[in-house]
Amino acid sequence: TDDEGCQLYLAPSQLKENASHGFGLGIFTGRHIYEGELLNDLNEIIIPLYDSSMLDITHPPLREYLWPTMGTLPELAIHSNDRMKSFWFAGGISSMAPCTSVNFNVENNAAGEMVGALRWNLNEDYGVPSREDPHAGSFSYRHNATYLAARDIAPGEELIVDCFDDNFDGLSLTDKKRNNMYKSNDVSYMCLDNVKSGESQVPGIGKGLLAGRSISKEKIILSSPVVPINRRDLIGDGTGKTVQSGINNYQLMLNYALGHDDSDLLLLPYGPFVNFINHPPPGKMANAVIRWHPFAENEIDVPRRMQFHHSELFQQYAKAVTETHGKGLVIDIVALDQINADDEIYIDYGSSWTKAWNDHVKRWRAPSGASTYRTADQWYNDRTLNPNPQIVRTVEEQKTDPYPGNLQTICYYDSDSKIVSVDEVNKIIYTYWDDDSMPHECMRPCKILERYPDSENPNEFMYTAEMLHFDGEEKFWFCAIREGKHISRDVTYDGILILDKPYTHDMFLEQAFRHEISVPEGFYPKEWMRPKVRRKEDTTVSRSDIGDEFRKKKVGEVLTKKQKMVEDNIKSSRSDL
Ligand SMILES: C[S@@+](CC[C@H](N)C(=O)[O-])C[C@H]1O[C@@H](n2cnc3c(N)ncnc32)[C@H](O)[C@@H]1O
Repeated sequence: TDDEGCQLYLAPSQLKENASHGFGLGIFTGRHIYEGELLNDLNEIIIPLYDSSMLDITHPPLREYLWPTMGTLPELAIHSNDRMKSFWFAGGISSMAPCTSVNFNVENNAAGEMVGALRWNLNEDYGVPSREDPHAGSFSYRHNATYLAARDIAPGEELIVDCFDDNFDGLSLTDKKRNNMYKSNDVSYMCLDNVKSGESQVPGIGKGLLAGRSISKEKIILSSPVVPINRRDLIGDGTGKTVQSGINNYQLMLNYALGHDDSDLLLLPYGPFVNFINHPPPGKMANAVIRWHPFAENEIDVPRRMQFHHSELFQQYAKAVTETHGKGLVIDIVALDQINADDEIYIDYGSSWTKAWNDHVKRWRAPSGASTYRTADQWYNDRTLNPNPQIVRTVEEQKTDPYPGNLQTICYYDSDSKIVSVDEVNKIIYTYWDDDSMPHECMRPCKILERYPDSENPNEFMYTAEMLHFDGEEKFWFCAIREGKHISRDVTYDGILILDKPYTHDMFLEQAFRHEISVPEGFYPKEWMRPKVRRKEDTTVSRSDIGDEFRKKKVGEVLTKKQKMVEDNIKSSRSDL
């Protein structure tokens, strides 16, 4: 019957049995999805992680949930030529669906049709806070990690995402595995139909989680697996070093993590919708609470890597937990009251968070120039500031009609561009810009020297641009270009972006709010607290070494074919496989 059914649910993935496919739960559809459908209801928040060295040094579980920034957050990708250190994370499909480049059924929409957006890369939300507002830079301005159905997807099928690289087929799908229909009486099946994301009912705080229908008290609203993170990994570059002086020393990702003042273990929820949940505004009470998902009796029937409640983690110390891959601890968001359709769902972020927020608001001083400051996206989409969005200004025009000082022009430019001629004396390399190899894999700052009508399409312009070198550009980087001046003709409008200069976006503001969401009292076991907080008698608890197969391996041991490709700087993709 209808109420037995579920349109979207989590269940133990049947594709992750094999070690190379990740761990734990998958996302399943209970309805028929048609080829080409934009899964817009599954929009997710794009959460950046920038200049993160820790990922090179250790192989923390978080790494398995990160994607490269090139197509999605180009303003991070052009920080330096070391863009392999910047990533984005999103809950839902981006984190939970296994990936393959052959048998996938959904594909990332980053470069696709952005609803209402003129340009795919410029798609921050409308109504992001002003730089004068204490909310500035405290949450992600991008909520559009969306996917398109690459083929018809039948009820009971698990979502499998396109890896982005050309020849990785990790999955050997067999038809008998494709039918995992929802079972309402089984706690390892978690229905996600109760909720939808939308504008928060609290002004200025971005998006929120709304009830899609009425939910009765004590009912599970939503379930989500969590990935453990060492707190240190979200500070500076993850090795304790400041990324750049004068910018925030805490990654924005911290605001999306769960934690406890006395613990260095953070938990980042990565299921669909869960990152949208806000704290109630003054005068309102939380109508939901975080709890651990109950253990399913029948879990013992599935392989350990597909289980989601490894109770031995509760007996390990925080550090061991942060190094533990693949044991998907699962949380539930449970209704504390009757909730009506369209009500916003709030959890109490805790007294430590509330104090930090109130102190932040009291202390808040907007940076200078805040009243007129616009991010690249805000500027681009404001017709009073940018009346001709289809035209890029040349350097000559910029002398009288400059772009705001925080913006720069960026060009896509692959190192194999077609060389037309070389002026050996003046060391100038002339090339034709290559439009055929979209999507381009490399980009760099550029100067727009000239604009002229496209001979084949007189309504559009083409550009001559000088491609600039990065400071200290690495010679053996796959986007490296040879020394000298590179002047490229016939660059199209799609080849040029106007982006925020490095470290200027609100997310880098030194005074932007940073604090993790505090878990309810008693939610973290004592073992997860810092040693001085643990009481003596508790430290004698003997910790089990069951689960050693999930322990962190040394870098090198864990390099799968997929990771190797990423390491090799080949057009990359999610690195968990
Ligand atoms: C997990 S995110 C919630 C989703 C967020 N609204 C978004 O659109 O991405 C947590 C952040 O949301 C903002 N936030 C949530 N509840 C808030 C509240 N009651 N007052 C102020 N800011 C809040 C803060 O910036 C906080 O760090």
